[in-house]
Amino acid sequence: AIKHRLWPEIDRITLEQLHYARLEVGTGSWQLFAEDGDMRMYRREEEADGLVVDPLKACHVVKGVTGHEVCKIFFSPEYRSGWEATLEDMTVVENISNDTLVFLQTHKRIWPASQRDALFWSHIRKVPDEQDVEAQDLWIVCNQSTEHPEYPANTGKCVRIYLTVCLVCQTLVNPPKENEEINREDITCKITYCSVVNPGGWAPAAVLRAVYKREYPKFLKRFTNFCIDQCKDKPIEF
Ligand SMILES: O=S(=O)(CCO)c1ccc(-c2ccc(C3CCCC3)c([C@H]3C[C@H]3c3ccccn3)c2)cc1
Repeated sequence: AIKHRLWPEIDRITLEQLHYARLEVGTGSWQLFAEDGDMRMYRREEEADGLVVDPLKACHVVKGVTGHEVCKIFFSPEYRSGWEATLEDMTVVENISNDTLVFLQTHKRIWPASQRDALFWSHIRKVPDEQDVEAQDLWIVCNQSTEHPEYPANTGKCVRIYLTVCLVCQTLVNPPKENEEINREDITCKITYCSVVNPGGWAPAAVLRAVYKREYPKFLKRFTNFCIDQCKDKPIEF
């Protein structure tokens, strides 16, 4: 199949983000800022030309769903309005392939910051876990801001944000008894969510950090609960 002009970038950034997600939080100066059950949220306080661009890393363990199911829900446009509470509008502006889409999203305005939009490619991929042959394969979704001639930044009401996001999921199976089939109580999904967001236009550091501190835990909790709900009555998809 012919590869899209973005393919080299998509491949490089997806693999870079996979490596970054798999680094233990022990390394580097991660600061735990939120905890909820099995969810741990870390951030590093970083600024780029006066703008808060705090990298975020969240680790979560969710029972009853597989990494493939979680990544598919995160990637697929049809589920997004069900879990992304801050979404005001979403368009798929380019259908690069069945595993790569380009989205234009506007997020609800969060006072006192002005409204934001994001234009990004999104790529889903299964990755063989060469480190742990026992475990199932890993699944990753990578979202990376991109340009598009028809959707120039900052021409309308929204300030364009620039994001690099990845969701990496590993499925763990608790082997059932002899010749019993695996059911949802036997599966667990280890989730790592990483994001670096440049808010685009200026927003007060204290305001942004307050938004992130409030919104990210809500977002991951809502997303994972949505996944459990979506999958519970369906056959397991490994
Ligand atoms: O993981 S994704 O790719 C999922 C696809 O939708 C993702 C996650 C987060 C954002 C994002 C980035 C920055 C903000 C800030 C910028 C200045 C003021 C708002 C907000 C606002 C809507 C708030 C928010 C923050 C964190 C999590 C969710 N909601 C959202 C965009 C995409």
